[in-house]
Amino acid sequence: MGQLLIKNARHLIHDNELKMQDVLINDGKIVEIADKVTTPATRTIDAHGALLTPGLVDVHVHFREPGFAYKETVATGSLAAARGGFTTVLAMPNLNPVPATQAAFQQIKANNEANGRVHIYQYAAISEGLIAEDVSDMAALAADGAIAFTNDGKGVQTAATMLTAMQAAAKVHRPLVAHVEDESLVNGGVMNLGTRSRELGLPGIDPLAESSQLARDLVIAKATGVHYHVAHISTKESVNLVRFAKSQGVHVTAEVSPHHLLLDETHITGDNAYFKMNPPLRTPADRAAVIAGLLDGTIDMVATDHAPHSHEEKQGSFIGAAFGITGIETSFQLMYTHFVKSGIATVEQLLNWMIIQPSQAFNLPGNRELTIGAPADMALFDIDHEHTVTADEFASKGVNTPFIGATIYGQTLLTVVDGQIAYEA
Ligand SMILES: NC(=O)N[C@@H](CC(=O)O)C(=O)O
Ligand SMILES: [Zn+2]
Ligand SMILES: [Zn+2]
Repeated sequence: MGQLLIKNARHLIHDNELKMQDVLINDGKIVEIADKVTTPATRTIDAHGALLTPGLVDVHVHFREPGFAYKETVATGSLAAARGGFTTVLAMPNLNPVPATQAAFQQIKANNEANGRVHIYQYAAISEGLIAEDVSDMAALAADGAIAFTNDGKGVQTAATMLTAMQAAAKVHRPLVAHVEDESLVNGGVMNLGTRSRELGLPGIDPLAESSQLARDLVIAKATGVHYHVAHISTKESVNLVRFAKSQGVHVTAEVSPHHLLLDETHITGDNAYFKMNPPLRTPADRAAVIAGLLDGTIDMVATDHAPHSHEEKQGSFIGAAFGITGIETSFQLMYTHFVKSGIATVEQLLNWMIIQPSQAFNLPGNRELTIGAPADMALFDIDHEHTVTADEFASKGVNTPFIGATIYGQTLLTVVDGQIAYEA
């Protein structure tokens, strides 16, 4: 007897070959995979040839609780994750209170566990308020379960703080994740400094704000031996720096967001804050560089930087609006449509970017392949039918995405976490 039987699902076996089979789940685990499973189950779902994969992993989400529950909660964010096909996410620490102390961290972790419907791992902050020069007690926070350390939302402004942070993170064998942004080069900018910012008459962020701080960090990372992970990489210079650092044996990994792969500043239709995020959409040459970097392995993985905000915070002009766009409910679908369906990449590569690399880099438990005995974390995607994204379909509280109206394939039909249905279309 099984709990859940998924019949006629296509899944990746090897060399990008899909095979139609039945998958039986019991007691939270995959117990049978065969051309025809005859064991009875409490619930049977016919996948009609949809794509079954291990659950997706997103190492960069903002779930906003505590402090900003009006933007998103752990309940809505994790339902949005499940609706995107994600079964594991890593949650950012730009919360109130900031998890730079054990008390704050433990409170946030307990809330994630109580209200999350997917596996949520929590980042702890590098420093108090994401801005202090003194580094948090990483040993204590790691012992409490911090998956890694970051001040995402803010760049670490001094080399001294970054050096201390990297030494401490290396000592407890946790990655140090960097939002690279030198504030002395931001100049009050709201989008990328260049052609489009001049056309729109909006203040621009110098792209050197990202790459110059990244260059500093890579040198310090090499000296300390820390695992250094670059969040939302977005410029050509940054890709070149990571490529060079890897060739020098620096322990560095990098993530890129779907929006930096699919959009650039020429797509910004006007002074519309739905295109406002940090880092900003860059030039077509930068976009080509992040695509090339992902395809050649310089960039290891795709992460959404799911950043929900309220309607009021994203209305009107770039000036004054909040930075950030939602992404967890469209990430796989956009990547499938524009990379796999279009023929640039294979399903195998996509699953590598969205499951295997993130799991390996952050040393996450769970299944990276559909195999017997593996925990039943998985997702089923309809890759055969077209769908148009609408603002009213999201599980997230945030609808702040420039991809409303986009035509995509790969809508999630079903997401299973530890053998339980976390989302069903
Ligand atoms: N990416 C964004 O534009 N915003 C993020 C912060 C961040 O990821 O830096 C947010 O928390 O809203
Ligand atoms: Zn960031
Ligand atoms: Zn972020």
